[in-house]
Amino acid sequence: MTHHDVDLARIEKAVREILYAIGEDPDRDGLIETPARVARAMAEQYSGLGQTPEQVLTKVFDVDHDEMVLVKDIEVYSTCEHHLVPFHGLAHVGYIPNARGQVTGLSKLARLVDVYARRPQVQERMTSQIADALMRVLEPRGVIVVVEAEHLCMTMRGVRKPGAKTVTSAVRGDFRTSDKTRAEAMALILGR
Ligand SMILES: Nc1nc2c(ncn2[C@@H]2O[C@H](COP(=O)(O)OP(=O)(O)OP(=O)(O)O)[C@@H](O)[C@H]2O)c(=O)[nH]1
Ligand SMILES: [Zn+2]
Repeated sequence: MTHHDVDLARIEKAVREILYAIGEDPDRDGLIETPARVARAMAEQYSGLGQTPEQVLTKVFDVDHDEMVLVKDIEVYSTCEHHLVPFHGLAHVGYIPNARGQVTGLSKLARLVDVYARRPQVQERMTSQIADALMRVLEPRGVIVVVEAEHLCMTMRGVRKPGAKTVTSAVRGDFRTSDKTRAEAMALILGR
């Protein structure tokens, strides 16, 4: 997987500044390596910025299956772009292959989620970006993406409502036009 050019030195410098600004001593023992660690962690946390869906949705097989494929309970960690704190939860990604029966590797759906999760995000945009990318690359008859997540900016700070879940969905193609198809997918997603 390609790593985009994160400016590690610049992050280190900024983190040192932040430590000063909160009244810490960035040169004390425990913090001396922190700016470099944070830079490496951020390179990973935001690695999706350097990736495209085409890079991860590589394996496309022709199989004799033109009904729903759903991968549910994909663990997702992202970062709220307003506070740069995590939101995390589950993503469910389903699609109906086109008439040629073109499907992708199951793991690629989880990789696709990460392409958009590993960026500064809002949950709504992440959800629709995953759906639109899948529609574009796989040209399926329809896509459904449901994300349920807890936002740390709502639990550890601010309004402080631990347990509050935000649920977002994006439906395209057959899932949008057919109530029955959408209901079938939702029953599979919610049936735990
Ligand atoms: N729609 C949406 N809002 C989000 C998401 N993540 C965080 N937020 C919200 O973004 C809003 C930012 O509100 P502001 O009033 O600008 O910031 P704030 O003063 O820190 O707000 P509080 O969180 O209410 O303390 C908050 O209501 C957050 O809950 C997201 O993924 N989608
Ligand atoms: Zn936030």
